[in-house]
Amino acid sequence: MTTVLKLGGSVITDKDRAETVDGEALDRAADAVARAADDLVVVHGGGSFGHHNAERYGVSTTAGTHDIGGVTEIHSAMKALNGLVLRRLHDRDVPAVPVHPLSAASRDSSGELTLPAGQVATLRAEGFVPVLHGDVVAHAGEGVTVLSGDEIVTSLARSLDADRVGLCSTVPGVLDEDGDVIDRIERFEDAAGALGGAESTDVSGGMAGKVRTLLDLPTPASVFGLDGLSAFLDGEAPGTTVD
Ligand SMILES: Nc1ncnc2c1ncn2[C@@H]1O[C@H](COP(=O)(O)OP(=O)(O)OP(=O)(O)O)[C@@H](O)[C@H]1O
Ligand SMILES: C=C(C)CCOP(=O)(O)O
Repeated sequence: MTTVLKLGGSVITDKDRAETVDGEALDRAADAVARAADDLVVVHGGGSFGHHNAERYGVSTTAGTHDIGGVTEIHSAMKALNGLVLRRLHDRDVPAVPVHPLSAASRDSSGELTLPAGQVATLRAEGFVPVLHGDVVAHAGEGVTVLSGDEIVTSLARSLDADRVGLCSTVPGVLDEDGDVIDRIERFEDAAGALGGAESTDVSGGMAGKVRTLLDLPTPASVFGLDGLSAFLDGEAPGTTVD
């Protein structure tokens, strides 16, 4: 049983303070991962790491940079957060191994991502827990662009033929217009009202982007908050199921 779990950057970091983890949240997430029975591949986002560096250099998922200072700064920030995540997992005897997407992934000139996953699959098969992170990646004609944790999750879910996909975010699920958790989303229209409408162009981030890309996956995915993480790792479907 392979599970791909994303720990949202906004969950594990303090979004109001640059390059600061939310220690309590990260401890709770690490505790839950340490108790998980399934084979796990973990991906984390940036939160207060990486995003402001990317903004400073004008780098997004589509607009790139050739500035070596920018490449280094964004990648280093994400590696720093990855190191802090690894440390909390190692403290709990989770055999977590870092996998840095910049060293392996690329986009072609149309933006299509290639993320080799042989090393991830082999590490997992050998009993390790690979831990990937949002990063910058080589992008034909652009230099490097941002690769979000969400894109990594959807790419790995396909290439590893994952059985389960979970996104742990700051919200208990995808919320409807009254702020209640939507149990199940089978079409974008099921949540369009609360996500800004079907014509929304936000495909790279935020909840609308997540729902759109999760709907394209062959595997059902769960979106839940930190309170739902243990239940998800126990095989339940907390929060919203996007199917
Ligand atoms: N209808 C909605 N239901 C739930 N959340 C929504 C909705 N519309 C917008 N959001 C926002 O989407 C956010 C989650 O997206 P975000 O990209 O911050 O997630 P993340 O994966 O936790 O973090 P990161 O992208 O930094 O890794 C929520 O905090 C919420 O503010
Ligand atoms: C380098 C960056 C900014 C990656 C961010 O990953 P995300 O938080 O999952 O969007």
